[in-house]
Amino acid sequence: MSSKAATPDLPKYFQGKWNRKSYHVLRELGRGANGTVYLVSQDGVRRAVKVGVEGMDILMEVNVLKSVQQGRDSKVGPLLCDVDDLVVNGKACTFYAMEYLEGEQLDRYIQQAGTEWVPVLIVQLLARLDVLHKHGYTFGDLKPENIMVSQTDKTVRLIDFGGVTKQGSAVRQFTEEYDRAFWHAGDRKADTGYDLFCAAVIMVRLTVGKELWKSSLSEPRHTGLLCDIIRKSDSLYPYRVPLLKAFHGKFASAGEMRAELLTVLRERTVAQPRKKAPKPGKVGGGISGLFVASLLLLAGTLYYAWFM
Ligand SMILES: Nc1ncnc2c1ncn2[C@@H]1O[C@H](COP(=O)(O)OP(=O)(O)OP(=O)(O)O)[C@@H](O)[C@H]1O
Repeated sequence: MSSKAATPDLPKYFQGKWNRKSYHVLRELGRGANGTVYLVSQDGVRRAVKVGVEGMDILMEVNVLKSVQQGRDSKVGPLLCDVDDLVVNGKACTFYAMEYLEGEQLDRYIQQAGTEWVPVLIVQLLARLDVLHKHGYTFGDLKPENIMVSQTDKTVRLIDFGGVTKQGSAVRQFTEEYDRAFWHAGDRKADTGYDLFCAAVIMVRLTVGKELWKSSLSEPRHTGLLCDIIRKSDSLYPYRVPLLKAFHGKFASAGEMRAELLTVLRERTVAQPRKKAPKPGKVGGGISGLFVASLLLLAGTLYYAWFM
């Protein structure tokens, strides 16, 4: 989406008007509807700074970030570090500095790590959404580009809170590909089901890959197309019940959808290694090896899904 009002480019060095913190601009990270994001250095620490000319839009993002980062909820998005004003080329701007999340966008991460990580990371994503929903917000513009997998601990974090909307209002920003209304599966009212619909479409899209995704779709969009993809995919078929429930708005919360996906994930993680039955004669060592491997795999997967 294009900027509502062009944000002027930040100078190489700048200082906040009220808090007087100094920033060294390293490079631009991206431009969006609400402003521009820069990678900066502040006292030698790398941060991301989002600056915009519409102070209210920036402050709305700040309020959401503040409310979701208390206590154990701190992993929803980047931690907020500073909020301030500055004047660039005579134009008043508002900015906030946040933790710089080093990592990969969800789609790029899956391309590298493999599609078996999709359900694990969607389960984590649903934990983040559950926190956001409990604070009365809908994320809105949920798409792989707005989901980061951090390099250090492989946790999922949301970025770009520009589309976050108070529940009950009309969604502020959306992307057609994941938008419930575009798929003729409901309206654009900000509610829990809106985000869960997006999450389910993301899961399908990431599992089947870009080419198959594009070739399977036709206009007008309807959820029957998604069901066809799921039916034909060995990786998605086991998750058909929670996915269909998400398409039809049958979950009361992200936590509920997460629990159902996790049940299937757990069953599959335990079941998969057993399929590779050892050859006769190697029974003893084979079984104990596979048993240990399946336990390790289960422990690893569930650790990421549950705790991260
Ligand atoms: N905290 C962060 N850490 C690392 N990279 C970030 C961070 N925040 C944003 N980015 C990067 O900056 C880019 C632009 O972010 P931004 O939040 O402005 O998205 P946008 O779609 O351009 O925003 P909007 O349309 O809501 O104004 C993102 O795609 C992401 O790569």
